[in-house]
Amino acid sequence: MGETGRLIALVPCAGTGSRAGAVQPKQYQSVAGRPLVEHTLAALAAVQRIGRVLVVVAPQDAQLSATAHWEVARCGGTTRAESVCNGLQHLLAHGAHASDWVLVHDAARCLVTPALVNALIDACLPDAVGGLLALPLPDTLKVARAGRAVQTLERSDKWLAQTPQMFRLGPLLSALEPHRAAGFAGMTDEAGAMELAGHAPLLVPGSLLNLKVTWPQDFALAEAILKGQAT
Ligand SMILES: Nc1ccn([C@@H]2O[C@H](COP(=O)(O)OP(=O)(O)OP(=O)(O)O)[C@@H](O)[C@H]2O)c(=O)n1
Ligand SMILES: C[C@](O)(CO)[C@H](O)COP(=O)(O)O
Repeated sequence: MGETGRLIALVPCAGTGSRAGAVQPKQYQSVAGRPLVEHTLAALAAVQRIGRVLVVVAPQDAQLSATAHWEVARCGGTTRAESVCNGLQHLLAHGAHASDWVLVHDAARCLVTPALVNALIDACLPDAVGGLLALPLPDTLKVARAGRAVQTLERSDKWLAQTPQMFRLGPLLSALEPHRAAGFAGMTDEAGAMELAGHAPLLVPGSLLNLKVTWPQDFALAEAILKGQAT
């Protein structure tokens, strides 16, 4: 792809899944017959334009090994942003270029489809900045105090961020790295770092089904959707 930059997927997979209440990190919990992260990686592997997949796991994590379809880097950090930033550094040190496009995708979003990833790529490749899958808010948005609604917010300009989030490696690393000293406080996604660096990422419509397994009940939901997709 030369000047236009290659496409690389970076999968942060070093979380503990504290909200999911499972006995092991949620990305390794069995869902529809295989570890959750393997569904994620199978979807990314089916996107022909992605030439390389790097999974970032925790330093002591021996649960995931490299295959012909993905590499593993044991450089996960204490926050998602640190894991991503370390993964970007790893890529730069191992053959990637600053001009390459990186699609950062949560291991925990195992319901992503090749069609969604391709839609993001199609929208972002011609763009100077890059962007993310996201959804307009389907519900009324409340401000809460002590368990009571105290205000209803205008929601027409609010979107729910999903992943993948697609940016060029160099600008993304430059946007994230300055936040390392502060422990990446408030850096919950790549687009947020790009916004603070003065960019306006493209919002590309995602899907309600591209949920992030976060809470205990999400495992059953993900399993039902995966089984539905298989039929
Ligand atoms: N230090 C971390 C924290 C999170 N992640 C990854 O980032 C993705 C999204 O994060 P989240 O859903 O918050 O995962 P956890 O941090 O594992 O969950 P929790 O916040 O409930 O502990 C997951 O694939 C997770 O493995 C990571 O690579 N490194
Ligand atoms: C990146 C993300 O998936 C966008 O919605 C999300 O922010 C990551 O999860 P967290 O719970 O905010 O860590």
